[in-house]
Amino acid sequence: MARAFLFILDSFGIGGAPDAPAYGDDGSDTFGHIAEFCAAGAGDRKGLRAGPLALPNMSALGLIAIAKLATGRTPAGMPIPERVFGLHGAANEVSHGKDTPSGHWEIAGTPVMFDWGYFPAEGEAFSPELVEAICREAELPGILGNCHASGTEIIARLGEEHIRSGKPICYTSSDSVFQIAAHETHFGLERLLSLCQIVRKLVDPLNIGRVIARPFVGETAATFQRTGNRRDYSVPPPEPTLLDRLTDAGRSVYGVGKIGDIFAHQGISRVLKANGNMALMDATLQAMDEAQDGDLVFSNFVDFDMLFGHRRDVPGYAAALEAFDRRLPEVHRKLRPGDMVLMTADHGCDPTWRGTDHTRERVPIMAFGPGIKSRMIGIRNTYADIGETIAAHLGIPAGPHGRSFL
Ligand SMILES: O=P(O)(O)O[C@H]1O[C@H](CO)[C@@H](O)[C@H]1O
Ligand SMILES: [Mn+2]
Ligand SMILES: [Mn+2]
Repeated sequence: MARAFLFILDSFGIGGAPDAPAYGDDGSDTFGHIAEFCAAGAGDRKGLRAGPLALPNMSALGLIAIAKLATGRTPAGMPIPERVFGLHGAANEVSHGKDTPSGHWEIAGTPVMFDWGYFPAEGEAFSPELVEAICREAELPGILGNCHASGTEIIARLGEEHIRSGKPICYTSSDSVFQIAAHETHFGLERLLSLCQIVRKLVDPLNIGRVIARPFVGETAATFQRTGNRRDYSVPPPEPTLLDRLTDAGRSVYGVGKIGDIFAHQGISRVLKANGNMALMDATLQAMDEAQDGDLVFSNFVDFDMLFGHRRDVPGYAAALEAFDRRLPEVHRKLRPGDMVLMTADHGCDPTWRGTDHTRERVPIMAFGPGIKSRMIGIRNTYADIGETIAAHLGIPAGPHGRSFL
């Protein structure tokens, strides 16, 4: 039994999803394209990183073999390790959506088999009735945006008008999201969070997955910056997840980073928040010290997606992967007999792809620990196999979706 540590490298897809064409993502491959760009010198940035992608620890945990399995191609410029440790393979997503909650819930044993509501891609994203209800209930003079947008571009474009007018910036993406950007001091952080709660209720009938607060600071288009005070208001998962099953059995679930928000705080015993992948890793290591036998530490590393995937920043994504990889020996040193670490991802966000949205991809699975032998587990039909593997490892009854690969 011992403990389980589940790490989500947010958006670290490995390509090859059989249903990618249905999402307009045929050929997307987050890992493969980053490796290819780095090998060709297109992943260099002065003062940040240079050369082929170097992920020695994840490579030793099977990442190269996994990519070959998922796409038929070996990632460019990356040495094939002599030996591979741990369980390794890939998984397809069955959920209807390539968003963060769908991916995480399926990983936790609960695929999303219903269709989320989405806002239209053309014209105004939000109906006049919805906008009118928001303005009335939140006492606002109006809203700005009302379109599909990239969060950093839209605050650069509309941030100054927002400060002048007091109208929040409302936008969406190809995900089931209603996002609200507002200035932390001119508009007020607390006021933004209350506004999100009002909008959460108003979009419930539309089946919208998340309302997201996107606070920012700065005074001009050139200096606006989003802060770490982002908050996601998610609908609760449709069925009890692995997290509920564990807490119902008296175990502790540590949610590091966005995990609490993603599960609408259901089945979470302790929340550890931190800003940035390195601080999230520090919080994870702290939770590893505190976790008892039978507990789960569940961490989301959001920078890959938020700072680099959506921003289509290959050198940034590559550097973040390399920095994460360098910290894995610290994780290894925290392990006790019987522990298991499992690393995976929730969807892709190929930084070389068109647009700024997620990409439908397979995800890698790398599991290791003192008692875990080296074995290829193939391509799993659902991410739910990951949650069921953790359930089996922690000795709780199997759930209705997915099968353990232990
Ligand atoms: O462009 P930003 O604001 O980062 O938005 C991104 O973040 C949202 C939530 O993860 C996604 O749906 C995507 O649109
Ligand atoms: Mn995600
Ligand atoms: Mn994202």
